[in-house]
Formats: sequence, C-alpha cells, structure tokens
Amino acid sequence: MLEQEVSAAVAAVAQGRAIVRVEGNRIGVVVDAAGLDATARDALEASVRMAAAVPGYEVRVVLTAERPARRLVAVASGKGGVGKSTLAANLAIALARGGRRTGVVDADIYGPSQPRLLAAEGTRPEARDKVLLPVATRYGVPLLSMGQLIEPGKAIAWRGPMTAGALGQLVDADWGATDTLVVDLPPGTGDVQLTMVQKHRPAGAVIVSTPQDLALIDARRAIDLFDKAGVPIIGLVENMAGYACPHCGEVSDPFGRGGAETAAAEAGIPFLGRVPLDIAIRTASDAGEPPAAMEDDRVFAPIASQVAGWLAAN
Ligand SMILES: Nc1ncnc2c1ncn2[C@@H]1O[C@H](COP(=O)(O)OP(=O)(O)OP(=O)(O)O)[C@@H](O)[C@H]1O
Repeated sequence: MLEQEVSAAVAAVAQGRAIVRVEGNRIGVVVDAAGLDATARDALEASVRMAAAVPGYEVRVVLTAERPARRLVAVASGKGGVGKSTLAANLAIALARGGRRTGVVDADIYGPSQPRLLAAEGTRPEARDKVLLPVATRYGVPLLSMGQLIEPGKAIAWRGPMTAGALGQLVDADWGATDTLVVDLPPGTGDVQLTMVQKHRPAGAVIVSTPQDLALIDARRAIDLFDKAGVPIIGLVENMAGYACPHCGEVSDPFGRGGAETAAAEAGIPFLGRVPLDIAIRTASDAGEPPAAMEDDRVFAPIASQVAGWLAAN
C-alpha cells in the first residue's frame, strides 16, 4: 500500500526511471541515472528524495548510472608543431555539429593548448567525489585538459605514473552523456601514448602530419605504435597542405603535394583529407574561435564526417 503510494509519487518526478521498495521503516529508491550529467543527476536525486519522503520512514536513494559506451578517438602525430591540437579541437567541434556528443581530453602534457583553442582559458574543473567534472565550452564540446591540472611549466618534469594517473583522471571523469572523446595526445611515442593505448583502448586513432618527408617519417612511427597495440588507424590527415595566399586565395604547395596521401596509401591506411596552411586558421585558433565552429567550414566537416562514418561502422 505504502509502496504503491510512494511509487506513484516518485514516478511523477522520475518518469519511469525509479523502482521503490519499502522494507520495515526504510524506503529504498533505485534510480536509473544513465545518460544524465552531474547537474541533472543531482536534481533528479533531490526531487526523488522529496517525493519519497514519508514521516517516520528513512529514505535511501541509489543512483545507478551504467557507463555509456564512450569511445575514444586518439589524435596523434609523430612530432610537435604539425597542428595536431588544432585538428583535434576542430574535429571535436565538427563531430559535435554532426550530432555526436563529443568531448575533448587534452592529454598533451608538454603543451596543453585546448583551453586556449576552445576559449576556456583560466577555467578550473571542479571535482565531485574525487571525480572531475569537465568544463563546458562555448562550442558545445566539454573539455578537460592537463593544463587545468598542472601549473604551467611543471609538466615537463612528470614521468610515468604521474602522467598515467593524470590521464586516468581526465578520461574517467564525469563525462555524462558524452559518447565520443577526442583525445589530443602529446607528440611522439612516450608514456602518455603507451598508457593511452594499453589502458584506455581508443576505438581508433587519427594521425596528423605535414607534407614534409620528415614529418611523414615521424607519422609512420606514430602509426606503428597504434598498430603494435592493435588500435586501428582511422586515417591520416595532412595539415598545412598547400599555402592559401591571404591576398588572392590561390593555393600553392611549398612543401610539395600528395606526400601524405602517398604515405597513407603505402601504409595501407585511409587518407581523411587535407587542411591548407592558412593564416586565417592560425589567427582564428589563437583567438579561441575554431574555424570548425563557423557556418562556412568546408575543411573540417568532411574530415569529421569520415571519422563519424568510421565510428559508426567499427
Ligand atoms: N592549417 C594551418 N594553417 C595555419 N596555421 C596552422 C594550421 N594548423 C596549425 N597551425 C598553427 O600552427 C601552430 C601549431 O599548431 P598546433 O599547436 O595545433 O600543433 P601541435 O602539433 O598540436 O603542436 P604541439 O606538438 O606543440 O602541441 C599553431 O600556432 C597553429 O595555430
């Protein structure tokens, strides 16, 4: 009798998400909170608790949140400065614009640049029961960055277990309904990459390279790391491919053309597209206005749709 009354009261606020059991003078409510973010979970718990209250009874509310099948897309490069962070930020935004609930993990301990790229500099994530809460960005992609955990300039002294611990905190944070995490890895093949592939098992990796031979050799090394660990390569993106003249718009190819596409074909991995060397990309990125967020983006959206297609098929 009481159980039915409480069930009805709880159902009115929990919309079929709750099961009520009354034992002795204890009312137990199990609430399915899967897919809700921290704020929505708190609100639901509070309203369930209020709805279930009966004088003389103790109310216990348990929230169960099945972990949504969240998939990691690692963005990697063999060496620094090839535009990996720029690509990661814009890929995440373009994926979000394409309908995936996408977040960004900035695991680049040596140069965490996502807070600047996503206009979230100076924001610190809060923790709840020692679990980090990603910070919202104005581009609809929540963010957690190594740069938010460590003081500038100190990361360089970090080694193995510390970086592994920090990476774990970022990846296993309270990502709520986010289903896709774009992970901006540091350049090269160090501790963070190893922890990433061994412990966090990305669904796949996107490799960024410039058209130069040297960068491509490095890219092959990055590809190797994922290959050996059995992490599939989603594909290669060629950045700074051709120079877009800011005056006339003409694209020239100071570093040659087609190198990355050939390298991708040789390595047997898909070629996802090229991003031109364009001063507008740099100035927009520096200003925290990623080009992928612009209505007229024709560069990052096609790359993201290939990545989304790959995720859907694999
Ligand atoms: N396609 C592009 N056109 C113009 N500038 C670019 C382009 N891609 C990246 N840049 C600029 O090049 C610089 C390096 O880019 P970014 O930080 O993304 O590289 P990275 O590979 O992540 O470097 P790091 O290894 O230092 O993290 C930045 O100033 C960025 O704005």
